[in-house]
Amino acid sequence: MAGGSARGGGNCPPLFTTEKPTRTAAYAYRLFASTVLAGVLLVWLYRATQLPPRSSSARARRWAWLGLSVAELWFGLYWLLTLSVRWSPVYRRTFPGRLAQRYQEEQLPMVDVFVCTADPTLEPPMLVISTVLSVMAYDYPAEKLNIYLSDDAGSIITLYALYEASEFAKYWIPFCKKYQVEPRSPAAYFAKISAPPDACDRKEWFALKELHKDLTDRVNSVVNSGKIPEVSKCEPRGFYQWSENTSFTDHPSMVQILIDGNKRKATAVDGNALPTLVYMAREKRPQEHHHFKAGSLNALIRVSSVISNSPVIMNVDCDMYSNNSGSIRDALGFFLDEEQGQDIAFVQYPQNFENVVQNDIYGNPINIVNELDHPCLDGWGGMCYYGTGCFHRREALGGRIYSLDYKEDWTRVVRKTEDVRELEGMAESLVTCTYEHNTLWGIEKGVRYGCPLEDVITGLQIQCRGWRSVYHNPARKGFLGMAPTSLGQILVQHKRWTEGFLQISLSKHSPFVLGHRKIRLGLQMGYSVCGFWALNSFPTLYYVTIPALCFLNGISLFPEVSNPWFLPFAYVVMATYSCSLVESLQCSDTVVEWWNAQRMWLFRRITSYLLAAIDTIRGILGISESGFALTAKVSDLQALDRYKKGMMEFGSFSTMFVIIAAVALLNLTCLMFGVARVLLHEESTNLGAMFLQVVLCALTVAINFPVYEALFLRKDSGRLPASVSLVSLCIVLPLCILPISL
Ligand SMILES: O=c1ccn([C@@H]2O[C@H](COP(=O)(O)OP(=O)(O)O[C@H]3O[C@H](CO)[C@@H](O)[C@H](O)[C@H]3O)[C@@H](O)[C@H]2O)c(=O)[nH]1
Ligand SMILES: [Mn+2]
Repeated sequence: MAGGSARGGGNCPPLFTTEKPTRTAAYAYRLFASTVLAGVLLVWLYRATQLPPRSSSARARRWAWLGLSVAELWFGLYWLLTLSVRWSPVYRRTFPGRLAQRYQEEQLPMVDVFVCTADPTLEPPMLVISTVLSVMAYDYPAEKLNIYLSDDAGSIITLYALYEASEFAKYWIPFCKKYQVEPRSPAAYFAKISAPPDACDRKEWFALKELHKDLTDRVNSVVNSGKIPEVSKCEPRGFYQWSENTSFTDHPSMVQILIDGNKRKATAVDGNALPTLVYMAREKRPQEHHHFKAGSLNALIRVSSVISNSPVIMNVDCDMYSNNSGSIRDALGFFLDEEQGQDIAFVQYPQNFENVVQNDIYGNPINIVNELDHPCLDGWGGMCYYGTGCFHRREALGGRIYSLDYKEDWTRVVRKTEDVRELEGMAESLVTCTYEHNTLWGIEKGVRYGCPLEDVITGLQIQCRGWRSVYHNPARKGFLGMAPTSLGQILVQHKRWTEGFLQISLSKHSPFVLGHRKIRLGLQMGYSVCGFWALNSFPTLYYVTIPALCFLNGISLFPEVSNPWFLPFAYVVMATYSCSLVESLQCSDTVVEWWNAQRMWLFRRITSYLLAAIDTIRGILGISESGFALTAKVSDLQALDRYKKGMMEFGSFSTMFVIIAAVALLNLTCLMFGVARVLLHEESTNLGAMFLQVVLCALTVAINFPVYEALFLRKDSGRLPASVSLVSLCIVLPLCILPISL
């Protein structure tokens, strides 16, 4: 590392620094990239100059060739885009010690934390309150901390669980602070640590563990029975507000201040203050669009504006607990730095997953993205907003345009009234269904509506208003979330993201249109790497089907090994794949993880990306509207067991699985019959003539091994169902039997 950012004048040291890789490393990478570029150009040249002539005998070959040329043109262009996320990474480091020296505790800004949940069945209340407790226990003055839970289901069970959490917090928070506990999600802590650490008082530790077990049992029994106990303790007014006919999709707005940090009686067992804790369910009516998570975040922004109105807002998904109690002070290092912090709108932490196992079959660890891609976006001045694990400046999120003369007032406090009931009523009136009608909410204010990637488009919009954002990836992970662990869920999740990205890229909010002259070219390209995920689908599907079919029919599409044109093909493939493997290993992935990630990359391209592209086109034509399919956070025990053993989870019929099975079967058939044909009817040297096609086909077969297993060998309920095999066979057989005329 070299070149920590310089700091002019003043004698106070910076609250954060920015480091870049050494120049040698940067130049070496650029040199390597230019050799690959030369290879890509030669491949293009070969396709353009060696096009088979127009003759009736080689019609099929000519068409297949043209298709490949388009695919290779796209891959080359896309690779150029991806250079932007390798070009100039920056790494940030903060100095919480300096922050503490410079700011007294009472000078620190107030912080609002938003947690979103949407469905008590898919997102179990215990999971939600563990996340809430983890953020309540931040190492930060409790009077300055306000936690808001948005419950889109308006479920009394979630409110009950939160009430229980508020009681448990009175013991948990003092315990965390006394013994510097990490992580501060009680569920994660007691799952990780089975015996009291030396520093802890044994009796106290066991008592707390017991208390947590009671809490879990109580909440889970309420979840199972669906009824909250009739205890007089449950005094919060909200419990009586529920009537028989409130439902997930039809309920009034409810705001409940469970702990009012302002009141001195709200104290923990050690007599210290507790953070404010608020439950919110915005009004929902079947006939009114609620805009999914974006809608609840905007509701939270408004509700918090009358209760605490903190200048800093942090938001997490309900399944992503805080794993580092120092994150708030860390993030403040960016905002409060007198010289470099003025224009920082948000500080995004990476997404890390707690539930993934070593050598995860779905390639879930996104180390490369976290350690290479994001630092590069940051290097261009604009890490994207991810929707979770992000600290925002309220003003920027609210729609303010950055200007040089803007000065933040970090110490402002706004509490409209001291009467809690009145405050709740005031807040409720801000989250009715009709409140946003004819306002700029969802357009210019708050989180944007109408896109399945509300977060990314919101972040881009903020950057286009002149703000900057930074990426912070400290050694102790800031947050740990849950990754889906079944293939279907992952593909559906990726479809939502891909669709969102493509919608952004094709709209007037694309980084090139909205960001024109507002953000740097590198950042525009960086956004487009994900922005154009979807467009990889058609060329990839083409690449894993047509060359295989042509091989089966003896049509050669690539230069022979002895042909000099073979070299650029071989070089581009070898160079890019070795580079990707080395990067993975550098980012502490294993070889198996890399290989699994390659498989997922193929699967996503031919399913999620393909369907996302099709749905986006349908959306543009006005045929369909995109939704938000919630990602499940619980999986059944058998499936979980299979996941741990590295078995892919299929199980049910889906179009996506049909495509995967069809591609796998097609390549297997073409490889077997193609090789047999050459060996039986021709000289085996002819295999050399089609070397690259054989390699492509064989690699596709090799990577699809889990699919064959799920088709033919497995007996468990996660295998590919017979219906999928049948439909895919019906697709593959005609393709393989029909002779393609030479
Ligand atoms: O109508 C809704 C739908 C979702 N959510 C919440 O949104 C969060 C994310 O939903 P999840 O089903 O977990 O989706 P993921 O695919 O895991 O979410 C990723 O992708 C989303 C964008 O597609 C981002 O908003 C998320 O932050 C990011 O983690 C959860 O806390 C939900 O409770 C709501 O509050 N209301
Ligand atoms: Mn999630």
